[in-house]
Amino acid sequence: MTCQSPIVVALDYPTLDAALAMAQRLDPTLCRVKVGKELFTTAGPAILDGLHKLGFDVFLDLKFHDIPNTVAKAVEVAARQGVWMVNVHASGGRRMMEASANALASINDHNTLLIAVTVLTSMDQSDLAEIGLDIPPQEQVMRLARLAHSSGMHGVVCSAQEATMLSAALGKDFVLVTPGIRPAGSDVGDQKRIMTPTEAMSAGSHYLVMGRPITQAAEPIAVLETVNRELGVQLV
Ligand SMILES: O=c1ccn([C@@H]2O[C@H](COP(=O)(O)O)[C@@H](O)[C@H]2O)c(=O)[nH]1
Repeated sequence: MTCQSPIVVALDYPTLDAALAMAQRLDPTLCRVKVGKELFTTAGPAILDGLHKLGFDVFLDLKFHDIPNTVAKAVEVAARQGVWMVNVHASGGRRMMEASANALASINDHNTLLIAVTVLTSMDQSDLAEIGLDIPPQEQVMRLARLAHSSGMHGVVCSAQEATMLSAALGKDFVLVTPGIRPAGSDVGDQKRIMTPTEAMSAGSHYLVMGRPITQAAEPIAVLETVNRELGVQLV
């Protein structure tokens, strides 16, 4: 059954067993899941098989950034493993993104979404200034999102704070995946550009990435149900 919820739970765990134990406490009709660098480095492709067997759509969040050939091959291998979504860094440039999009298009029957990271949600203007970009994050996000759009990406990773601006400029079908989601009152941690789930959806986000507010809760499924209910998602 297709998941109706926009929530993607970040399974940031140090072992395959810990990640699968959390996944078993969730429900594939109430969320998708995300495998990032920590989990994939420890568990490898076996974690993708395990999560697929449990019925989850999987976002492989490895944020590829390398020369065009290397990234295109990595994207192709990810798609062949049946992931629902995979990503690259938009700052890798047009040729890298176009090569990735072409690699994906060359696979028969693929329907993997290919998106590009703009500016990490953990960064604000002072962080950008330190890497030589003394401009507001929104300006850099817009520049990279336009580049991603014209390079054949299905969408971008950005903060929900930029969602309204991006859907006005690039259209409502351009997929906006937004981490840095924090229900009111929850711990912000290392995130800088945040929004609540309801604000993010109103701003035009398509998918909300939530890690610690769900995985570190005493009852992760209760948080998931509450947020879905607040967003008006039909609970089966
Ligand atoms: O700009 C970005 C890109 C990716 N992430 C990832 O999303 C989750 C967020 O987890 P929380 O615990 O909800 O902060 C995490 O896996 C990041 O690697 C991001 O936060 N920002």
